[in-house]
Amino acid sequence: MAALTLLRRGSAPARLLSGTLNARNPCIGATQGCHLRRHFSNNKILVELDEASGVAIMKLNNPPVNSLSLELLTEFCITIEKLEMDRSCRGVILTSAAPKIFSAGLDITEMCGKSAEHYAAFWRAVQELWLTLYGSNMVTIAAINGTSPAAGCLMAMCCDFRIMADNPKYTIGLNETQLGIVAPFWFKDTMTNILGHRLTEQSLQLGQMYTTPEALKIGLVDQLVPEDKVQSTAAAVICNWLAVPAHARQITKSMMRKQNIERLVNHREADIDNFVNFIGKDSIQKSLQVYMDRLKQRKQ
Ligand SMILES: CC/C=C\C/C=C\C/C=C\C=C\CC(=O)SCCNC(=O)CCNC(=O)[C@H](O)C(C)(C)COP(=O)(O)OP(=O)(O)OC[C@H]1O[C@@H](n2cnc3c(N)ncnc32)[C@H](O)[C@@H]1OP(=O)(O)O
Repeated sequence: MAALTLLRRGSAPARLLSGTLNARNPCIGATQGCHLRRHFSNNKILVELDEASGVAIMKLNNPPVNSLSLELLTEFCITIEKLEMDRSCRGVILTSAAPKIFSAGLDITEMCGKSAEHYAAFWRAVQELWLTLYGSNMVTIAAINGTSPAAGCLMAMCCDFRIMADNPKYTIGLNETQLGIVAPFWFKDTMTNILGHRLTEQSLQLGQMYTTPEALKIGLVDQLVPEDKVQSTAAAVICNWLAVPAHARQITKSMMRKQNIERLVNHREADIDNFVNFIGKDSIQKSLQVYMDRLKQRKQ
C-alpha cells in the first residue's frame, strides 16, 4: 500500500471540520488541563496521543541505537498510518526513547549477506517510510535528542520542523558515501529542498556529519535548545503549526512536496532494482563489512 497521503487523500477539509480541537488554538484544551492521553505501542515504537492537543509523541524504541530494521520500518509506517486515520490526532512529534541517539539510520545488517528478495523487501520498506512520513498530512516535528546519521537524518528531514538538542557530541547528516554507498535520488531531493543544490552536493559527496551549530547555520535543523528543553520546545512549536487552518497548511505542504513524491512513486520498482543490484555487489558488501568492523573496533 503506497502511502502517499498528501496526494491521494482529499481529506484536508474533512479532517478540519471533524476535529475536536479549537480551530484558533488547537492546543487550548491541553493548556486548560482536560488531558485525555492514549498510549499504544508496537514492539519498537512508543506512542502517547494527547487527545486534548491532538498531538502524538512517537518514540523510536529499538535499543541500543534505533537502527531501522525491517521490523521497525514496518511498525513505523503502520503507526503513522494509524495516527493519520485517527481524527483526534493532527500532529506528531518524532523523537527517540534511547539516550543520545535519535537513530543510527538503516540497520546495516539488513543490507549485508542477505538474499536479493530480502534486499528488495527491505528497500521497499525504506521507500514506504519516506512516502508515509514525507507525505503525511499531519504536522510533523522532529525532536532530535541525539546523533542522527543517514536515514536517521532523512527521517528528521521529512518532518516539517527540526529541533535538536544542543550537545557538542551530537551530529547529523547524510554520511552514506563514508560507508561506500550512495544516497538515492529521493534522499538527495529531500536534502536539496532544505539546503539547496550546492550545499547538498557538497554534503553528499563528503558524507558530511554536522555538529549542532553547523547544522543550525546551514538550516539542516531549525532550532537548537538545551537537551532538557527538546520535548517542551517541540510541544510549543507544534501548537503554533496546528493553529494554522489545517486545509490551507496541508494543501501548501502537498504543493511543496508533490513533485518529489511523484518522482519516487513513478520510479519505485526501478529504484528497488537499482538498490538490489548495487547492494549485492561484492565490492559494496565488502565496504559495508569494513565499516561494521570499524564500528565494533572503536569500542575495543
Ligand atoms: C546507485 C544508487 C542506487 C540505489 C541506492 C543504493 C544504496 C543506498 C543504500 C543505503 C542507504 C543507507 C542509509 C543508511 O542509513 S546507512 C546507515 C548509516 N549509519 C551509520 O553510519 C551509523 C553507524 N553507527 C554509528 O556511527 C554509531 O553506532 C552511533 C554514533 C550511532 C552510536 O555510537 P555508540 O558508540 O553509542 O554505539 P556503538 O557502540 O557504535 O553501536 C552499538 C551497537 O549498534 C551497532 N550499530 C550501530 N549503528 C548501526 C547500524 N546503522 N546498523 C546496524 N548496527 C548498528 C554497533 O555495531 C554496535 O553493535 P555491537 O554492540 O558491537 O554488536
